[in-house]
Amino acid sequence: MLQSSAYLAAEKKVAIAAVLTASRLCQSVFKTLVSSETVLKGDKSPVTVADFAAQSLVNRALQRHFPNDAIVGEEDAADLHADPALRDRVLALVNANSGEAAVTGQEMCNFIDLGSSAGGSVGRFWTLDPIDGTKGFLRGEQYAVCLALIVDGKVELGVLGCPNLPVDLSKPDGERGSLFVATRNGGAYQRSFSSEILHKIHTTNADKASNTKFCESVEAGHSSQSDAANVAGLLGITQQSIRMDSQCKYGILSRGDAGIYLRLPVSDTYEEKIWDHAGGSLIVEESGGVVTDIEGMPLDFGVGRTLKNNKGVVAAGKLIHTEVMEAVNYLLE
Ligand SMILES: Nc1ncnc2c1ncn2[C@@H]1O[C@H](COP(=O)(O)O)[C@@H](OP(=O)(O)O)[C@H]1O
Ligand SMILES: [Mg+2]
Ligand SMILES: [Mg+2]
Ligand SMILES: [Mg+2]
Repeated sequence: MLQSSAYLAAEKKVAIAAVLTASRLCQSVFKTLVSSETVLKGDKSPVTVADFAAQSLVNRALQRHFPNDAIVGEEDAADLHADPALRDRVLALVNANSGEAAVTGQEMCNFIDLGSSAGGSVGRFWTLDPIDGTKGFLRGEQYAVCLALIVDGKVELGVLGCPNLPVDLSKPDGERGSLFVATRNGGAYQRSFSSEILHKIHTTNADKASNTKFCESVEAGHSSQSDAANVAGLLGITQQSIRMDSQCKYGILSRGDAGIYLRLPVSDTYEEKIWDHAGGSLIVEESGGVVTDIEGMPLDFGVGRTLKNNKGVVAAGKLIHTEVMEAVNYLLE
């Protein structure tokens, strides 16, 4: 059943505006970013002043418009409390880019820490990745500002802002800045950062995996590139994979630039984070694709901050997902 376009209309409008504001902040920070503005988190992954500032801006908008909604955000303000100079740099960014009344350092940290919800299977919450693909952001490559609304454990709205992603991948020197949006049963759409016109998007209609390309993470530590090469070989895929950071991969799958997204676990213990997959997985489903884990199970967004019931991700056009799963099962059993 197709949803009416009024479904989650207010949420969609606020989410798109917040993602665009945060995306533009990231674009402007990138030009002036210096190495002292990146810190390593406990798990040794990087976080920058832009990640904190973007989370503060988006959470502030969500709290203003939907004060009863919880937020599951990737970042927290602990590193900023420990480093006043870093906090002041983030504060300057927030106040220069919000287009709203200035906040104090404490208020900004409080906005960031609104993201501490535990998630779960009951009620409504947002999940935010202020910069997904921080490593791609630091390399000047792909990254995404990712926001999704989860209701009773199901993703109902997803928005991805992809500041460096060409609007048309076949024109890498053309306009950059792609935004993807979907609501459940409402279809998936793309627009550029510069125009509000939404274009409906579709995953590949190929019925043989060998007629498509697959995409995967740039980071071999996040997804096994050797296993993916073996899966592709078994499927008879000869075209080179597209290695791309962040949920931009879900975006290019949704508009048919790639036919398959493989995220094959490197470790037995890593739990994928809900903010790394919520928006993108809905956008792929609403553009006609199928998203499961490597065992063919749907992603379960109702069990907390991680996808602890799932391992890895296999996403593909509807007509080839089963074929891809057969190869994954055969090779990873
Ligand atoms: N060992 C691991 N396996 C899978 N994903 C991991 C990982 N370590 C970190 N990640 C996640 O991979 C995300 C980037 O996705 P990709 O590899 O597709 O570019 C990171 O998001 P952040 O950049 O928001 O921290 C991080 O959450
Ligand atoms: Mg991170
Ligand atoms: Mg992420
Ligand atoms: Mg992130």
